[in-house]
Amino acid sequence: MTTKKIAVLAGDGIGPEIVAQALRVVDALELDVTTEEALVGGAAYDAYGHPLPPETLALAKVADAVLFGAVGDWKYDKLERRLRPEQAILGLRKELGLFANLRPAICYPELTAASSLKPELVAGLDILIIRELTGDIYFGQPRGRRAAPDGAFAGADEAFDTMRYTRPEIERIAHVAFRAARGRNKRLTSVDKANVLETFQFWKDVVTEVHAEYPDVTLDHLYVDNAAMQLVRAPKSFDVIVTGNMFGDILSDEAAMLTGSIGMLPSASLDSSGKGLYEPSHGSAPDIAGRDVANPLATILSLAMLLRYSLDHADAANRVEAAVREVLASGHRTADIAGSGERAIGTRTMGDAVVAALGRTTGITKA
Ligand SMILES: NC(=O)C1=CN([C@@H]2O[C@H](COP(=O)(O)OP(=O)(O)OC[C@H]3O[C@@H](n4cnc5c(N)ncnc54)[C@H](O)[C@@H]3O)[C@@H](O)[C@H]2O)C=CC1
Ligand SMILES: CC(C)CC(=O)C(=O)O
Ligand SMILES: [Mg+2]
Repeated sequence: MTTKKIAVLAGDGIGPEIVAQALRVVDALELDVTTEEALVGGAAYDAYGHPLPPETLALAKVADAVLFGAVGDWKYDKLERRLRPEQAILGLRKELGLFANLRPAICYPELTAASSLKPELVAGLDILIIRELTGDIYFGQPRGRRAAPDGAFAGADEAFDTMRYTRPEIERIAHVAFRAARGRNKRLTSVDKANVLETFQFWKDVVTEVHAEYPDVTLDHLYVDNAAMQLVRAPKSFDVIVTGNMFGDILSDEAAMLTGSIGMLPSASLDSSGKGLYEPSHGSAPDIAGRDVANPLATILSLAMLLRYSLDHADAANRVEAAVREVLASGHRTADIAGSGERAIGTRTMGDAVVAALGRTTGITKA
């Protein structure tokens, strides 16, 4: 077997702190895997004048998988858009063809009290949000600023973006979602805004057509406003959710709080061949950066997804997930998931706990 390479792009804010803990887990696993780091986001802009330098993109392309921290900081918000740190993650998704973003929202039993919902609403929660990641209004052209060409405010300054999806883009994400649902509880909810937006009437029509190939999966449709409400009313009514780029971005942050914290929500962004980029669902959290308080578990759980989906190391992935469950069961809590009266530990101490627990886990059974 050839040695696999992980490209490590830690990025900005808490990115380097949380990725450092995931790298300690990689070391502790003693796999036949190498890692290579590169700058991305604001850190790359500072060093090279671009958030996604060619060297970083080339490393991401040649590696078997990418482990990503987060990018962004308020100090870059005045840069022209193409130079802003966020363009790095958007560029990587587009350049690597990472159209399928899997965001599992699992409420670990020990964290039911950390959720902002009543424990009975989230106990046992295990839903999967599948977000289309390379289309929609985040990438649609044209976009820009101009003088409004018509309407009541003709001539006034305006800004505009374009929401669009092609049939193949919807079909391929629908297939990913139906296949995922087939491997779980066979229920898929497609979230749209078909009552208002042509793009999402088309989305709904195409998902309904693809459903014909998956008669064993139950499909229903929700408008995104209702979906946002149902997620906090009865989150366990969902199994798999599939939706567009922007709605998935918003709904997955909402779902994070069902699990206790945004610091618990991992993600995998996959192409059609199994190559992937793995990152926590959260951002660079500049408000807590450099203070050793960020929760590294979403990043460590993203590493587990990397091991499972891109490196074919299911046993190692199971070990990492079992170690995370063990540290939670033994009461380790960063500040974001610590209840009143519970002592909060730092980012690095949480990493210590996971590495120690790893020594006690096996990959034989999924805990
Ligand atoms: N994939 C990426 O690189 C992403 C980058 N961003 C960027 O991150 C920057 C900050 O964006 P925000 O909207 O504040 O979102 P954010 O997700 O960075 O932070 C939102 C809130 O959650 C907290 N938080 C986030 N991760 C945490 C963790 N691991 N442990 C404990 N608390 C955590 C933060 O302290 C903050 O209060 C912006 O520049 C934004 O564009 C945002 C989302 C994704
Ligand atoms: C730059 C943003 C689109 C990143 C984000 O919010 C996300 O991927 O969840
Ligand atoms: Mg987001």
